Amino acid sequence: MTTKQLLQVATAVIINPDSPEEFLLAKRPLDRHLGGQWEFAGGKIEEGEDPEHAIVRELKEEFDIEVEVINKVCQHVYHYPEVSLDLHTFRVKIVSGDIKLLEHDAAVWVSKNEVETYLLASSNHEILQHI
Ligand SMILES: Nc1nc2c([nH]c(=O)n2[C@H]2C[C@H](O)[C@@H](COP(=O)(O)OP(=O)(O)OP(=O)(O)O)O2)c(=O)[nH]1
Repeated sequence: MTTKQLLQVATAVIINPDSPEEFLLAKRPLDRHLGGQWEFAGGKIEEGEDPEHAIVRELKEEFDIEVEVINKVCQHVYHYPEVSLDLHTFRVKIVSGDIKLLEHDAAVWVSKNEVETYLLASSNHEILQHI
């Protein structure tokens, strides 16, 4: 029997600077795992990396923005058939830069009520309970 890897992932609830009840959803490219689904931006935590550092790094890479972590929203484990994830989610605010889509197909600001109109990665439903 093989033991499935538990992948460490950092994700962000990015607050809309112009409308603080809204946050960012980003659409994963079609050729990636969960392609075409909407996510909280972020990515894999590197070996030995602090999760807060990882989310700051990922958002710079994905959108060319500088962010500051406001607080930790939650941490939860989610099992897909192909991979298990340990998701660390942070609420962040943008301190500089305008969002450029360097790795995603699209991004939208949504309020919690609007999220259900997007096909969200199933691991992310737990996060919604904490926003
Ligand atoms: N970034 C992100 N990944 C998520 C979310 N929900 C969810 O199940 N995932 C999954 C998709 C991937 O299997 C894994 C994160 O991988 P990723 O592809 O975003 O990571 P990465 O940017 O470091 O990509 P890579 O180029 O190193 O492969 O977590 C989410 O809200 N945000």
